[in-house]
Amino acid sequence: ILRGSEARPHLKPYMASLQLDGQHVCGGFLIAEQWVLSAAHCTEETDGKLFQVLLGAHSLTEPEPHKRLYRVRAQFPHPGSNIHNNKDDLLLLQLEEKAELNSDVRVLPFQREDRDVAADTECEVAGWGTIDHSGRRPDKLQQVQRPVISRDVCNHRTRHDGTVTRNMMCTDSRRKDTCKGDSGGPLVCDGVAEGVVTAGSRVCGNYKKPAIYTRIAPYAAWIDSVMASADG
Ligand SMILES: O=C(O)c1[nH]c2ccc(F)cc2c1NC(=O)[C@H]1C[C@@H]1c1ccccc1
Repeated sequence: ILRGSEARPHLKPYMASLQLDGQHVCGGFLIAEQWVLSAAHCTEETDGKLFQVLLGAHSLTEPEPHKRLYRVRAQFPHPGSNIHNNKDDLLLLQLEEKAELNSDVRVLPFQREDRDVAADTECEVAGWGTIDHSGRRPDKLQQVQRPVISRDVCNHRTRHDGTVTRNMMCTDSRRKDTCKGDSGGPLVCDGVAEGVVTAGSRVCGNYKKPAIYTRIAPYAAWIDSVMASADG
């Protein structure tokens, strides 16, 4: 998160850190007791290794009362996701067991109604991604508020030039922005997860390249079917 601020500890109890060998790779969030939603691109350089999921954390390194690392039973990248574009950039992770819910670990509801969030709506995004242009990595969860911009503005020739589909949405990236390592985290508007930070490589903090999120509502049926099929 560029030019954001430290989040109030444990006030975003749905936040997850997807880790490999103890290193944060991407964000994610708890959508059900045994399920985390993130971005498919985050699995690109993991050569088949499964993530571990850190829940209940504010600091990535310090001991905290409800911080716990969960093993992942299975990962389900959306079948339409690919390395060439941001399409269907969603990843479902089934934890090896149900997360223990408490004051620091809680499920975040996601939007099921497929209707665009109005432009200028202020939404919030949080993560342990890079905090400056030298790529510094925070230890504590950061957050930032960003206004939604219309798909038409986001698709302007000088911005993303028509690549933003109906299944995506954008926020203004002038100065304050998401960045590498924030991908997979939720864009929260009025307490509901509306989008997932896309994980395709992108410049951060440049107003010419707004942040792109995968809208969740168009994928509600896919999410429900994967959770139903795998839960048995
Ligand atoms: O965050 C992303 O957009 C993104 N997209 C990817 C695609 C492949 C892939 F193998 C990884 C990623 C990845 N994450 C990262 O590189 C994470 C490792 C870097 C990082 C940044 C800040 C703080 C901690 C760690």
